[in-house]
Amino acid sequence: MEPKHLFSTNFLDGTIASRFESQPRPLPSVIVIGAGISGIAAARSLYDASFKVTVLESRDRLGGRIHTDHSFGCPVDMGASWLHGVCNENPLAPLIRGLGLTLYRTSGDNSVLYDHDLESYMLFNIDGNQVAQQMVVEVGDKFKKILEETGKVRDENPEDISVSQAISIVLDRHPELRQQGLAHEVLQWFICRMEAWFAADADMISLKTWDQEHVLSGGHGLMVQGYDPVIKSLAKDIDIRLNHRVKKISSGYNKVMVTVEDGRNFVADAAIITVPLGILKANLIEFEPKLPDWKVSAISDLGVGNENKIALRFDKVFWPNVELLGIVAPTSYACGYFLNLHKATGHPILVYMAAGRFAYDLEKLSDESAAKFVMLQLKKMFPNASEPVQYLVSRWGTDPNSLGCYSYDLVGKPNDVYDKLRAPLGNLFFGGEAVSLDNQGSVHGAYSAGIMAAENCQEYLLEKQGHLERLPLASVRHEILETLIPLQISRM
Ligand SMILES: Cc1cc2nc3c(=O)[nH]c(=O)nc-3n(C[C@H](O)[C@H](O)[C@H](O)COP(=O)(O)OP(=O)(O)OC[C@H]3O[C@@H](n4cnc5c(N)ncnc54)[C@H](O)[C@@H]3O)c2cc1C
Repeated sequence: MEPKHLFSTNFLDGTIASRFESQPRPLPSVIVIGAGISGIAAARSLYDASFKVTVLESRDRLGGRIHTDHSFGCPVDMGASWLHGVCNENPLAPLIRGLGLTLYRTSGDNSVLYDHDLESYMLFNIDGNQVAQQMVVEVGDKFKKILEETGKVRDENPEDISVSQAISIVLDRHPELRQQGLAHEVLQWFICRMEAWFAADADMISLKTWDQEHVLSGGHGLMVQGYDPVIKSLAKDIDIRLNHRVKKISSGYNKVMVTVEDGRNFVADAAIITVPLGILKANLIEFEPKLPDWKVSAISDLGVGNENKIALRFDKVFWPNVELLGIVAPTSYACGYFLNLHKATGHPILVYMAAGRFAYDLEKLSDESAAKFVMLQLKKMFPNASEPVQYLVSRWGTDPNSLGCYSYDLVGKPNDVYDKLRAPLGNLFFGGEAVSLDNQGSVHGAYSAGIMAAENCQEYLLEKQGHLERLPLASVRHEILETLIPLQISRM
C-alpha cells in the first residue's frame, strides 16, 4: 500500500515526478498517435504533468491538418486557417495571445454561415460580370428565410433528411422564395458557402443537426502568421518521432504495444489515438483485439468531408480590395470563390477554395491542371489577370494521412455517436477533432479533445497506480496569460 502522506503534501514543482521519485515504480508512459493539434495538445498536457510521452507521427512534419506552407516566402495555411470564435472562451485564445499572434477577423457572424454579414465580398457571374450588391443582399435574405422554413420541415418530420431535400420542400411550399436567372445563381452561391462549412454537399448534410453546433462568439479570424507557431509552441521539447506510421495497436496485460510500418514496436502503459476519422474508417490501423462493434459503427456513422485549397502567388495585385471574390453558377457545385489573402496579410496571394464532391474532383487533376482551371475562373472575372508566379495545391481527400478534411454529421446520425467515438477502451484513449465535445471539425475542438483524452488517460493511469488525486494540467498557465495579454485583431 502507498504511504498516504505522499499524496496529501504540496509539491513545489507541481508535477507528479516528485510524487513518484521515492517509489520504485517507473513514471507512467503514454504513446500518442498523431502529431496534429490534438495529439500535440494531449502530449503537452501529459509531458507537463511529468508523464513519459512519445508521439508517433506518419508524416515528415508536425501539424497534420494544420499545414502552414512557407514556400511563397510568407505563411500560407493549406489546411486550417481561421480561428472560429475570436473570444476569450476559445480554448486556444490564451496560447494565441501569449504568442502575440494577430487575427484578421473576416466576419463577426457567429452562425455556421460565417460570411452572412456580407461585409466584404464581390460576386461575378460566369461571364465575368459583377453581380449588383443589392441583389446579393436580397438573395441572402431570401436564403435566410428558406433556412428558417427548413426548421419547420424539421419539426414536422421525425426522420432526418438532408438539407437539400428540405430546401426543395420549402421551395415547393413557397414558390415566392424561388429565384430565377442570376438570382438563382446567387442562391446557389450561398448554398456553396454553406457546403464549405461542412465540407460536404447539401444532399449529405443532416437537417436535424446542421445548425445545432455551439459556435463560439467573436466571429471568425484568419491567423495572419499562420497556425504553425501554435503547433511549434505546443510541441516544444516533446519526443515526437516523424515518419513513424502506426500499423497495429495491441492492448492488454496493462500495456499497449504499437507497431510502426518498419516493424518496430513501442510499448507504454496507455495510448491516445488522434489519427483522423478517415484513417479509422479506412481500417489503415489494425487493432488487437479488434475494436468492438459499437466502436466500429460509431466510426462509420459519422461523415468525413473534403476541402481543398489552390493558393496562387502573383507578382502584383490586380484584383479589388475585398475579402472574397465569388463566382456564381446554376449549381452550387459549379460556384466557387477566392479568399484574398492580400487584405489580411499584405501579400499578393489568392486562395481558391473548393469543398465536397468538387474538392474530390479537383484531386483528379494534376497540380498544373488544377492551377490552370482556377486561373480560367479568375480570368473570367479579370481578363487581364497575370499568370501566377507560384502555386500550391492541397489534396486532403486522397492524402493517406488524412483521407478527408474534417468530420460532419451524416443524415440520420445516431445521437450517441460522439459518446461512442470518444469512449476509451481500457488503456486506449481517443482524441482528434471528430471526438470534440462541442466543436468537431475545428482546430480548437481538436485541441480540447486532445486535452480531454490526456486528462482521462492521466486519471486512468494514476488510479491504476493507486493515486486517486489528480493534478492540474498545463492549461493553468494559460489562465494567467489570459488576464495579461489581449487578442490582437487587425480589423473589428
Ligand atoms: C482544408 C482544411 C481547412 C480547414 N479550415 C479550418 C479552419 O479554418 N478553422 C478550423 O478551426 N479548422 C479548420 N479545419 C479543420 C482542422 O484543421 C482540423 O479539425 C484539425 O486540425 C484536426 O486536428 P487533429 O489533431 O484532430 O487531426 P490531424 O491534424 O489530422 O492530426 C492527426 C495526425 O495523425 C497522423 N497520422 C495519420 N495516420 C497515422 C498513422 N497511421 N500513424 C501515425 N500518425 C498518423 C497525421 O499525419 C496527422 O498528423 C480545416 C481542415 C482542412 C483540411
